[in-house]
Amino acid sequence: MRTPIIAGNWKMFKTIAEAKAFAAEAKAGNNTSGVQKVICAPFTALAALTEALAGTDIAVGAQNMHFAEQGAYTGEVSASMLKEIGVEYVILGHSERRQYFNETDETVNQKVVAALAADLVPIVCVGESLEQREAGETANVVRTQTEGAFAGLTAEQVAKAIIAYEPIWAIGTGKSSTAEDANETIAIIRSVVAERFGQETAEAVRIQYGGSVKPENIASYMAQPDIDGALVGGASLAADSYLQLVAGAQQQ
Ligand SMILES: O=C(CO)COP(=O)(O)O
Repeated sequence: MRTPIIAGNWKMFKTIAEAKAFAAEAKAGNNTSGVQKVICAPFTALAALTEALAGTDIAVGAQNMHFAEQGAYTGEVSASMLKEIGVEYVILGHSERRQYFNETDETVNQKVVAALAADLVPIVCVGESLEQREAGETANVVRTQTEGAFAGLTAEQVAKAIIAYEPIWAIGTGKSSTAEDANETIAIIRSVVAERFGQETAEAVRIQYGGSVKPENIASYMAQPDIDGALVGGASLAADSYLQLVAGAQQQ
């Protein structure tokens, strides 16, 4: 049995004060067990958030990092810097980073290697655009992205990672994928992991769905056999909504 994981991706939202207010509310209402909880916040709020959530089962994640350990990379942050302030997860290869910041399968791969070396859990995002879906390329796109992200890794390393399948057309649009369609693509991703890293790894790796997930639809995704949780943008910004998502993931 894979433990479900609900990760919030705050994107470029929340000041330190707002993050602390969320943490206080989430701590007070956090009474769900059996679900892994992660909040991925902007860099500036990470230290305050790890401090505010210390002693709880809500972990903190970043939304990006550089692959080098240190160096002349103005504006960048390394895995060990995140680790030092108590961060445990890092989102890598989100479609917004691929689209606006030139993230490629190669840089995602370098970042996955660096994250694992620093003992951070990478949440690796894959997913097709509307154009690619309509052209029937979904399976090829997620295959290439998955193979690219994990190139050169061992089965043991891959088993530690989380994959998030986020169809780009479903992100922030209110147009979520049907649970059945999401499960079908996630099953393809799992079969790619099986081909490359073996059946045992494919059965161990957690694969989330992301794209307009809300408290009202979380249960339908969690009811699918291959969906192990969700990576949630908008509906993770309010503590009560985030906790409802977590509760929805526990029901199954
Ligand atoms: O991009 C996402 C999470 O990484 C999804 O965002 P929404 O949940 O706001 O659609």
